[in-house]
Amino acid sequence: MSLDVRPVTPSEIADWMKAVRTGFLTPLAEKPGEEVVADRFGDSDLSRMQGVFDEGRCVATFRSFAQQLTVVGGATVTADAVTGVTVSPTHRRRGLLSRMMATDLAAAKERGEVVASLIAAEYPIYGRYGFGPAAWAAEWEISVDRAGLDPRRSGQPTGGGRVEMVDGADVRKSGPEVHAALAARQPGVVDRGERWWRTRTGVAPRAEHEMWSEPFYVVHRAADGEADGLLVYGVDEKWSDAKQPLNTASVRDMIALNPAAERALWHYLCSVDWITTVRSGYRAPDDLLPLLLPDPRAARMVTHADWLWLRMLDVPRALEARTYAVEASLVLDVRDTAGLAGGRFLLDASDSGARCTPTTRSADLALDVAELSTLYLGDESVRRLVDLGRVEELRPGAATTADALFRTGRRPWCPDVF
Ligand SMILES: CC(=O)SCCNC(=O)CCNC(=O)[C@H](O)C(C)(C)COP(=O)(O)OP(=O)(O)OC[C@H]1O[C@@H](n2cnc3c(N)ncnc32)[C@H](O)[C@@H]1OP(=O)(O)O
Repeated sequence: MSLDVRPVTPSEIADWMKAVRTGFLTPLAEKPGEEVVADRFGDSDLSRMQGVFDEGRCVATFRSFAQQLTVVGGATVTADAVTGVTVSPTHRRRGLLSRMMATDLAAAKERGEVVASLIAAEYPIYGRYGFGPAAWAAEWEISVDRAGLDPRRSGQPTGGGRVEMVDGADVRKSGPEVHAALAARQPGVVDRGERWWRTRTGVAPRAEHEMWSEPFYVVHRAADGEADGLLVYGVDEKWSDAKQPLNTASVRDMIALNPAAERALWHYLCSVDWITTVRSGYRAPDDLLPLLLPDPRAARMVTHADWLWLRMLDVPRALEARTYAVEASLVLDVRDTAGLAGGRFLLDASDSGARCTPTTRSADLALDVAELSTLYLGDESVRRLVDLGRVEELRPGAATTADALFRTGRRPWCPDVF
């Protein structure tokens, strides 16, 4: 059987989309129509959309696109964002993913992209390609009755701010600006294009089977009237037999640019009549949420898992793009069996910025590119990786220096799935 691994042509995109849905166990009866295909992929770079064809049938899919990723300090790097990875159950474990990944990463390296990024469906898939989990996510379920909030005050922000219910059109106007302000300060954030805002506010063309339920949209405005927080949530319809409302609010999007807006939006949501349970959506594991409640035990962590995975493609540019908490130097021996990003590098971090250059000096730490990618956004401890045998400490004290350099006071957070 000869398998054709290649970029898709425009006329194959609908088949490719159908194959993605089969791979993700949500099959489609029909191929998506022209309008949906055009809206979804009309401006996509088809050279980055791979398919595997078996006698004309699409049996595997892989796509990447250019993404801006915020790193520590607020700068962005261009990431090769990988998505839509599927291999049909009839063609699994024959190396198709490995072939598509190798093609994509080589092209990304050639284009000069700094890292590759993805949200992994399952933990064991991507480490072998040099990816490491760089930002984790947590979700809480809040039992509103237990939270201890004063229902007379919790929907009313202090400090002159106010909470406003708005509609999808308002969110399409003010959301991108609030998100851009978040992206300028929050490591782990990825950019959202115009289409992102349209689909999340219900106005993108949709195939017939695709359901949309209108959420509630809320913004927080600071005392000067500027929007500094955004909350989008859906609510189910659940009543007890005794006619008591037992509704759950599930957060679809929640961005706050400062702790006052964050407090106001969570307190607002926990004060809506009928809502007895709030699902927070995926937040950074050190999110303020539980501690914003008088009784933090009212917030039960229901998910804590790896979320954003990164794979460095250019170590010097990646390490120079971020800032460091202290002034120090470190020599890193980076192994990369794929031959894309390995080498020995001297990282020199000072107040005026970081320099990272190839060196022949003896190394302080030796590690695989996947471990360096895991450390990149400050979410993992070097000491922990040394204890696990995944980083080699070649000079005593080097792990402590590396932790002082890489770690951050707050954890990175990627609010989006892509
Ligand atoms: C960014 C995203 O889109 S995440 C979504 C990923 N997609 C899914 O999870 C959908 C369901 N799964 C699939 O479609 C496929 O199983 C895939 C895409 C995960 C793997 O595709 P395959 O073509 O089977 O992978 P391939 O044959 O190249 O495997 C390479 C190696 O990875 C291993 N591997 C692949 N998938 C998995 C997995 N889910 N768990 C553990 N190991 C795996 C293989 O065993 C193989 O190991 P080996 O080299 O030691 O023999």
